[in-house]
Amino acid sequence: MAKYSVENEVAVIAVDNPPMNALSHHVRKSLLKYLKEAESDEKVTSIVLCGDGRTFPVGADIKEFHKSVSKLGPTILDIVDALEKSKKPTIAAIHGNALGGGLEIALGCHYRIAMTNSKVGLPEVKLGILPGAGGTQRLPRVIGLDNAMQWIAYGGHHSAGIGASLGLIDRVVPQGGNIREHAILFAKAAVGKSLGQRRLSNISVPDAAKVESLMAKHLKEVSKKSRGALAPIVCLQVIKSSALLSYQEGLESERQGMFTLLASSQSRAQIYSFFAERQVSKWSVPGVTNYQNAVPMKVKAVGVVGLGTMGRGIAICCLRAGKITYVLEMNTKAQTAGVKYIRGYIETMRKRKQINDQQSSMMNNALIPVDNYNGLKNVDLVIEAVFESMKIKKEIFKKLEKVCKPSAILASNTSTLNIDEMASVTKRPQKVAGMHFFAPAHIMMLLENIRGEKSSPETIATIMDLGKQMRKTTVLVGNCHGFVGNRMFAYYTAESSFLLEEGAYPKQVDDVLLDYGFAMGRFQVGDLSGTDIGYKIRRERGLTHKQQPAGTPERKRGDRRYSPLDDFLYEKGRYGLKARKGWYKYEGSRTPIPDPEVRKMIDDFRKRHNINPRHISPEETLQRMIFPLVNEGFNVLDEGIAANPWDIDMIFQHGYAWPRHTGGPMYYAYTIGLPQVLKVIEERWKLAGASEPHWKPSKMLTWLVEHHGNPDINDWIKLYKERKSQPNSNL
Ligand SMILES: CCCCCCCCCCCCC[C@H](O)CC(=O)SCCNC(=O)CCNC(=O)[C@H](O)C(C)(C)COP(=O)(O)OP(=O)(O)OC[C@H]1O[C@@H](n2cnc3c(N)ncnc32)[C@H](O)[C@@H]1OP(=O)(O)O
Repeated sequence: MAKYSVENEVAVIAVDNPPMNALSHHVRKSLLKYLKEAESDEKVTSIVLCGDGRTFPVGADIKEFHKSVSKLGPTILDIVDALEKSKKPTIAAIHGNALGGGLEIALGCHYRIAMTNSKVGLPEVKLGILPGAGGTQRLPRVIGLDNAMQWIAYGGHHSAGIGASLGLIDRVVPQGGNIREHAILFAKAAVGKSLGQRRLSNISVPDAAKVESLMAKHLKEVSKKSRGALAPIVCLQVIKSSALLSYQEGLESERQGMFTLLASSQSRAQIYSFFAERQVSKWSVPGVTNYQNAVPMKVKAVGVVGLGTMGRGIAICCLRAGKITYVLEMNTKAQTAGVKYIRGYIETMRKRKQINDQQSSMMNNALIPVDNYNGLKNVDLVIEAVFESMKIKKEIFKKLEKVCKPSAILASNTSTLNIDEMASVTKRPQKVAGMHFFAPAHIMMLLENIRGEKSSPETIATIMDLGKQMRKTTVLVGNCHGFVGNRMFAYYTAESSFLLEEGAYPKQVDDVLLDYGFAMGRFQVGDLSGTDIGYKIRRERGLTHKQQPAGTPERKRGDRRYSPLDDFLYEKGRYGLKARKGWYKYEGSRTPIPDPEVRKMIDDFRKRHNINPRHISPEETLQRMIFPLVNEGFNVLDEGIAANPWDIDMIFQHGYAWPRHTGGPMYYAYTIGLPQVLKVIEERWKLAGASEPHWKPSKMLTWLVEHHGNPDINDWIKLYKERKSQPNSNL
């Protein structure tokens, strides 16, 4: 709804639709009604539009998209038109955020004033759509084509100050000012002034002459940054119309672009992702606890054990979250290097203005290097981040148990190992949990939190809360080898090596993944993270080629298919980018170049095993890489390791850079259709057999297809668990 009042001849229309003042259908109706009322009231000389509560409207109501209500009039464009056509000056008074349709209605106003700490932007592209209420045509007219392309194709939020410097905001109201009062005074002063040039649809785009070169520049950039995504490209094409066509024609091009994008599976996937990101914080352990009833412990001081790559990144996350951070590293050289790195990173953040001088000195003061376990006696929570070895981790947990205060939570940053086994060496298993950060921890957005069998509600609530304070997408999962992400991802990696054995080469596989939308292919990623990492993990599990007793078939471990190609690569000293050679070679840059030596290694391997290489189509490559991972995703859901399909999808988007416009592996499977996915998995299972158990069709997937075909992804858990809980369900 909206609220209407008249103060000193100024009509004030305040959108009132908590929490974000989204422009839902009922709001649009009420806005237009009050606009008409203000327009026809002779006592009103000007009109202020603002938001009640937290913010100016942040855009269309995203829940309405892909539903018939979004088409119900009045549209946001009707409101924008009414504001612009008004004979009385209209002023947008912005506080909080004016985003998407919110900024579009502000662009319909003749003037815009904004609180200094408010943000403006057109982030529709992140939802796989475009600004559909004239934003693609008005923004370039006011801030220029180059800036508008930048704003709209990337969807960033910008400060009111930046907006003012570009002419979008007419006045910035300093901190502490009352935006409503300022707007009323501004509105009074605007009465009687000509509105002609204030109507943005009347003016032309200032840098229209540069349209072709700007288009080429931005197209190149978006194709690199958002590979495979449709929306940024359509956004640019539609913005281009603002320079070449009349306003009305440009609007038609916007309308067509919106139709195209709304009809695409990408917009559905991105809107799903928007809500999924928010949904994961509403965690629940059925029958035990959930985000609403568990109370987190207050964490003031954190300990980080180990100052390798992971420990450093984790320490930065803790410092940024305002924690006193004790970093324990017993090796003096490693400690000096680690602390130097952290302080250097704090300085970089300061120079980049991500933090101010005061925050920088607070972070530096809060960093406390220690070289023995006693140094951790005062912390509220410890995150162990040492090498992936159960033996070493257990030793560390025993020491932590002795020195840390009884209330302290002991967490491990393990990426695969059993949390309960670590908990078993302590006297406080209820205070043990996993906090799996992704490298580099201070950059990657994901935190996969693992609840142990005995983790208490308070422990779970605390690690979830800490993730939130670190501003990470924090997902709660259950305990098993590899948890959700690495357990599923193992099959993606395994299949990629099987593909090499059968006929593909690294670039061929990577190209398919790049076309799908990944920023990097599996082998490029392997080189970037270092082929030694996987090798050491396999060695820890006794799997590597060199650890096998004589006579062990090269391509088997136990009764399972195994590809030793990754081991051979490592044993040749091809450790990846850092060694300038891995799956590719690197000659003076980070550009991967296919290397004949790798090709020969693969060819020799095939010859030794009498494998007749065959052509593997891009379609088969993609299915072989992604479907086993999806199949395992259903097993993970069936076992309750992940609570919801969107938990898995967020893990992959934020931890493994899964292309957002596909939604994630589970949403992608839903887009393809579960029956089609199952068909491919079943065919592959027949072909591969028991030595490749990752192709064994998941019970949950099979049941869903047999009973419901391709049910809505939101219903998967409900349908399956209902059936599973029935006696004699056989599930
Ligand atoms: C043209 C021909 C086609 C014909 C048919 C179709 C007609 C289509 C008409 C087109 C008109 C287009 C209009 C416009 O161009 C399109 C848009 O405006 S799309 C929306 C753009 N805006 C955004 O993307 C902003 C989204 N919100 C945010 O980014 C953040 O919420 C925030 C504003 C930065 C604040 O962040 P936080 O403080 O962290 O808060 P939360 O994110 O947790 O949000 C709290 C709560 O609010 C819900 N919510 C937020 N924004 C919206 C929204 N726009 N609509 C609905 N709900 C929203 C969010 O989900 C949270 O809910 P909760 O989890 O608490 O339930």
